Amino acid sequence: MLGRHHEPIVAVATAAGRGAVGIVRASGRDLGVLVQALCGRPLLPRHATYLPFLGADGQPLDQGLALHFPAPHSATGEEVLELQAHGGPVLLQLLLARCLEAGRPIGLRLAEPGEFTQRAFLNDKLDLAQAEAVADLIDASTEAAARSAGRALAGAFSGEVNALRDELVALRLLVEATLDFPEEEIDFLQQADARGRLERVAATLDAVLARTRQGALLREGMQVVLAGQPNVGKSSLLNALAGAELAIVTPIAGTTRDRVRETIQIDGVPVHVTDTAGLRADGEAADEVERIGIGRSWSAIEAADAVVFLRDLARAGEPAHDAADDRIAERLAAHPAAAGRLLCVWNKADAVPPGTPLPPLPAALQALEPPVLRLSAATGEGLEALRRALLRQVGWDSLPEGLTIARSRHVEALHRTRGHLQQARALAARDDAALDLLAEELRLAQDALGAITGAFSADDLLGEIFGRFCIGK
Ligand SMILES: Nc1nc2c(c(=O)[nH]1)N(C=O)[C@@H](CNc1ccc(C(=O)N[C@@H](CCC(=O)O)C(=O)O)cc1)CN2
Ligand SMILES: Nc1nc2c(ncn2[C@@H]2O[C@H](COP(=O)(O)OP(=O)(O)OP(=O)(O)O)[C@@H](O)[C@H]2O)c(=O)[nH]1
Ligand SMILES: [Mg+2]
Repeated sequence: MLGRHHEPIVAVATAAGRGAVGIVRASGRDLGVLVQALCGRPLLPRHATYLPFLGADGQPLDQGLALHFPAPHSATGEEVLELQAHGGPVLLQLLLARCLEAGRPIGLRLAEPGEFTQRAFLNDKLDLAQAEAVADLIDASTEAAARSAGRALAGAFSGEVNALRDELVALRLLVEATLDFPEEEIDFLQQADARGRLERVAATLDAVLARTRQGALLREGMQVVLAGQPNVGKSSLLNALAGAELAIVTPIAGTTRDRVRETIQIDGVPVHVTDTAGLRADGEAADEVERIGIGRSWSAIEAADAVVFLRDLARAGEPAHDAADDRIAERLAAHPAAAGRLLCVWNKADAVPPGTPLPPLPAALQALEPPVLRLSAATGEGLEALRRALLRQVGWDSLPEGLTIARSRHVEALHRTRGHLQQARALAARDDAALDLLAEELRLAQDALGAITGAFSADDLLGEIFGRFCIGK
């Protein structure tokens, strides 16, 4: 495995298909044979040279720009050769094949997905969070995501993590030094304001954690489930939000049998909306298919970040209909995170006279004080307010400035760090503080943070991260 990281690699770096310019890029060592074979002469380091790229027969395959980066001053930290050719897919494959052939003496092989970026990481050109930002930048599907990944690539997120880590290291060294002089223990820690520093680093960590959660949301999106009894207009609402006829809508209760998912964007945030089969009590389902569909509705509801509890304003006041809503409300209210994620939405506002007051919340929901909205999936009235309310539900009134993209992996690592810091604070608060335990918690906190930037990272994590890149990146 280690050896593979030293083999020279080559790949087409540009996207598949036709383009104005296409790049073949090689990284490794002893690339002089390649330079000689393809360019016919040595190249001035880090200068763009316009010349013919030569085939095996010495005939030009293309006229392009060649760039030679001697190690370690390159994107990968290794020696790099770039052939910037015209962007024809067949031409690029010819150049690639010619490179592989000419590079046989040095063991040149085709790069695996993400291998160039992995080498940049292994050679300290990027840390792990920055390498992830490269992938996120390439995959960004909204402007907000692209800007935020650009900031993370420039090191904004890594800088925050490293600053926290430096402070943890300083504190740990202080505690460890104190351990060596037990008679001066208390004094030493007090003089250095160890407790105050611990509190401050914990507060900073909380702030970074909150922003990182938002950054992960920006990348991964929020899960919104549309739930309610049959025929209230869930599928109509999905279609209205998506601006497309995705789910079947009919006046027949029980139309939707299975989950239908669509991803929409609200202010650049991906929102994964799931339409579900209308909820009824087990005995009331028309058949086995509907019963299974309803089971799936409840699983989707369990896992959601936000649940839109949709109700039919035109039928409010019908005793059987209200009773069914009350039963659903009770079950929704029983979810441990119910308070933060429920939205009560009255649909079919167009079907009642304007100004009709909204009926009261079901008893089970009153204490939770969920936002209550009125809309019409048919006319689009109130849809914009629902979009705003969904963002507010996850803490966003509008997209925060200066956010850096993050992954749930980062959120989890910060969470682990927070756990160790809390242990450390509890230990430090006691007069008989067990300093060896305190030092150990600080070390664990430091390691958990290190996982973000890759200071501590297992091989399988690296494989997982880089394996998702495209070839040539
Ligand atoms: N043509 C081309 N464009 C590209 C890339 C590439 O590999 N080729 N990149 C591929 O990802 C990105 C740029 N990444 C790069 C990162 C470092 C260096 C580099 O030469 N680093 C040296 C010198 C730094 C300096 O002069 O300040 C170094 O780190 O020592 C070059 C490209 C995006 N654009
Ligand atoms: N007037 C009016 N009718 C609506 C509105 N939204 C939906 N409907 C109608 O209500 C009926 C049911 O709509 P659907 O979207 O299929 O309802 P659903 O909640 O998905 O129903 P199931 O899939 O059976 O659970 C259809 O006839 C829709 O045209 C609305 O805002 N106003
Ligand atoms: Mg439906």
